[in-house]
Amino acid sequence: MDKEAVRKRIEELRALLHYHNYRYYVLDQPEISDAEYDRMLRELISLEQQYPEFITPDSPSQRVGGEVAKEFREVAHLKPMYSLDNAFGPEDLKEFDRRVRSLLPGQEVEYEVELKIDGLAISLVYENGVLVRGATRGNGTTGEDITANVKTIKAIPLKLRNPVPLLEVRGEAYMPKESFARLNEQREERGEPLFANPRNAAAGSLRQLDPKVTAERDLSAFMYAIGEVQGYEPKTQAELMEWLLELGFRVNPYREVFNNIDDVINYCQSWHEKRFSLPYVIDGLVIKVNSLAQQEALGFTAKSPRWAIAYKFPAEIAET
Ligand SMILES: NC(=O)c1cnc(N)c2cc(Br)sc12
Repeated sequence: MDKEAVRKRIEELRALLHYHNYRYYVLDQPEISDAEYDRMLRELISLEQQYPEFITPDSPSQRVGGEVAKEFREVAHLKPMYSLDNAFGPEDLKEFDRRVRSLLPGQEVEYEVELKIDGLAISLVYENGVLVRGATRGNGTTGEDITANVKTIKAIPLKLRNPVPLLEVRGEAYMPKESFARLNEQREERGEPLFANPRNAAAGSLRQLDPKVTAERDLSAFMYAIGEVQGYEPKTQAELMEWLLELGFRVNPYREVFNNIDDVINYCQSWHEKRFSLPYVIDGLVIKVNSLAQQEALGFTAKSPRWAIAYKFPAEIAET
């Protein structure tokens, strides 16, 4: 193949590999076998080795970087990452609702309710649709640069399906329960210390200086909020989540909108038992005022949004 033909074939393989990665890791609906995917990836890598000048950071071949970092660089979030106040039962949720409605006199209020994933909060920055940075939450204002490590998470797109000029998106990286059990079995066999829970295992796996270790840890992610954004103005939280899905992000499917706090309470309580059947750990639910204009009007206290609250499950009765 001449150079131009190789360049075209590289572009074609990249588009195919991005698409099939999306089908498998984001939609969980693969269309081809792993063997076929791996064959295409091997062809891409060999063509890029012939012409390294064609390699781009968003190429599927660039998911697992080579070098081991010496330490993590500190980076500033484009917009601070918030933390949530907690509600420990129905009364706290009713108090939250009363406060929201007292600050929005005479207005209809809808709540969007999502699952609270028990992992490690991450923030991703995309420029013109290409992933350029990944960071931990840190103190909310600055975090650790873990770009090389987040690129190994297949549920995180290296390139968006329709690019916007600038997007900072937040979510939770987590380790599925089964991967956690397998990892601890391996560590037990090797006489290594076990991880206490999937959240610690995810945090330990993401804060690895060697991305090849992260790549082996079978991490996944759900995205659920945006920070800085240029080129899009969502009206509601529900619409924002649909938009993230269209861009190619993995978004948790359990999302409901209610127009009264009693339905929110019933929905939260319905998850006390259901959560144990999920393939990942959740430590509650997140209730957000659905209208982004109302979120804007409600604003933030020193550290938390007035327009959102985390409903925490009652402490699990320790298995006797
Ligand atoms: N769905 C959500 O908004 C969500 C899910 N899982 C989490 N661990 C968190 C944390 C914050 Br802060 S929001 C949120």
